[in-house]
Amino acid sequence: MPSSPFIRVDRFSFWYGAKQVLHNICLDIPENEITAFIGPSGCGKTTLLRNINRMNDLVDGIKHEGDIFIDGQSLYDPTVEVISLRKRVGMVFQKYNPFPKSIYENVIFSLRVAGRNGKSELDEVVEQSLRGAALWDEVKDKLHESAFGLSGGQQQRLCIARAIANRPQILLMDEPCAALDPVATLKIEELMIGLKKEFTIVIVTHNMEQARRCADRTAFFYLGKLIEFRPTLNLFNTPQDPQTEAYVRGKFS
Ligand SMILES: Nc1ncnc2c1ncn2[C@@H]1O[C@H](COP(=O)(O)OP(=O)(O)OP(=O)(O)O)[C@@H](O)[C@H]1O
Repeated sequence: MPSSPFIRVDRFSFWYGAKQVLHNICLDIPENEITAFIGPSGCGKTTLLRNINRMNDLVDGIKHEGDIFIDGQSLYDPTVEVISLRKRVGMVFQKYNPFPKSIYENVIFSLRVAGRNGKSELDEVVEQSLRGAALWDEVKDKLHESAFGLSGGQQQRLCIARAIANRPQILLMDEPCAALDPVATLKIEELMIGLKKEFTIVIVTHNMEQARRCADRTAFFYLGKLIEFRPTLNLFNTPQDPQTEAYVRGKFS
C-alpha cells in the first residue's frame, strides 16, 4: 500500500436518522486501481460509496463521524464546494440513466451546464469520452440520435462517457452491470480495466466473480463494518476472517 493513499476513509461512521449503518470504517484506497466493495445486501456498501462524493448529503436526517480524504483533503473541509467535489468524483449508477437527449448532448451535459458551448471543444470532448468508454465506433455516425435508441449495455457505456467527460479523478460505480447481460457486463469490465490508467475506480458489486476479474483490491463489509480489505486474490483465496471466508465460499449471501 502506498504511504499516501488517494482516498482515505478515516474512522468513518454514518447514520440515517437514528439508524447507524457504518461503524468506524478505516480504508485506504490507492490511485489508479480498481477497488471493489462486496458484502451482503444492506451492509452499507452503497452508503459508503455515496459518501465519497457526498451524495448522501441530499438525504434528510443523516449524520457522520470521522472523515474521508481525497488526495489529503477532507471532504468535509468548509472550503470544499460540493459541486466541484462532484466534478472530481464522477458516479455511474446501477440502472443506466441517460437523459432524454441525443448521444452527443448526453456526453457534454455537464459542460453545457457549466456554460462551455464552444463547438470544437465539445466535439473533442464527445469523441474523447466516447472513445474512453469504448463506444465511439458504435455511435460515431449517429451522435445526434436519441440515447434511448442504444442497447442497455451501450446506454451504460454512454453514462460512463458522460461521467468521464469532466475528467474526474475518481469514478464511483454502483453495481454498474446489475441491469446488463453477460456480454455487456464483460465489455464494461474490460472498459473499467482500461479506465483505471486514468481514473481511480471504486465499484460496488454483488458479483464476486466480477470483483475477482477486475478489482485490484477488495473490501468485504458485513453489518456496516469493514471486515477485511486486501488484494483481491488474497481476499478470495486466503481470507483471514471467518466471516469473509463464509461469504466468499458462498455460505451466505
Ligand atoms: N436513504 C436512506 N434512508 C434510510 N435508510 C437507508 C437509506 N439508504 C440506505 N438505508 C439503509 O442503510 C443500510 C445500508 O444500505 P446500503 O444501500 O448502503 O447497503 P448495501 O450494502 O449497498 O445494500 P445493497 O447491496 O442491497 O445495495 C440498509 O439497512 C438500508 O436500508
